[in-house]
Amino acid sequence: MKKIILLGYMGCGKSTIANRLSKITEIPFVDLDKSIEEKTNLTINEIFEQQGEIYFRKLEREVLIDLINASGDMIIGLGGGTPCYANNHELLKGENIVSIYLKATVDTLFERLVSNKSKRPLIANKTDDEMKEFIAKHLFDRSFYYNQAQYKLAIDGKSKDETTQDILDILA
Ligand SMILES: Nc1ncnc2c1ncn2[C@@H]1O[C@H](COP(=O)(O)OP(=O)(O)O)[C@@H](O)[C@H]1O
Ligand SMILES: O=C(O)C1=C[C@@H](OP(=O)(O)O)[C@@H](O)[C@H](O)C1
Ligand SMILES: [Mg+2]
Repeated sequence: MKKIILLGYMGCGKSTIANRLSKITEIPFVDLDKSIEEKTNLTINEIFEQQGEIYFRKLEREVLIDLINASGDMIIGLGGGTPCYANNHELLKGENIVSIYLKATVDTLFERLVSNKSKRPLIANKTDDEMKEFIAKHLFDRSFYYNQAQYKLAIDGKSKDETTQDILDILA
């Protein structure tokens, strides 16, 4: 029951790459945010708006634990904040877990997020300038947790196919 876990900042490609990886390996993919949405019947935006971030972080940990303990192999795409709260990073050090940090620079993340922020409540209402500064500070704060991953993969300038292949090489 191997769990392949992708982590990293919003926009680094966890959901996109995990999905591709799943198609190639035929290992089922579960996106943590999607599981939370299904469990609550609310979107991530609605959870943040109606219940607040602390409630979201509680749910996020519960669902993460359920997925890690589920039977069978699985590729799990975390949310950007998942390893950074409630000691969740310790859960990623389990025996049957391969954790991979998709590491990107602020410029790459900004480029991807600038046109893709509406479903991400932490940045949805920021101007472009505010967002760049926010990403820089936030990424710095979170890097401690991201860097505890078993593997760190630099993804700047890589296509989706290249990043997917790099992960297949790690898993080989
Ligand atoms: N080379 C690339 N690798 C991964 N995603 C890319 C790449 N180029 C553009 N993108 C886009 O960046 C966005 C990444 O978003 P997503 O997969 O939701 O990231 P995350 O789940 O880490 O927040 C997607 O819209 C994806 O199509
Ligand atoms: O970085 C974060 O704290 C968050 C990242 C999001 O996931 P993605 O990284 O898939 O966008 C989602 O879990 C929520 O909006 C909070
Ligand atoms: Mg995602």
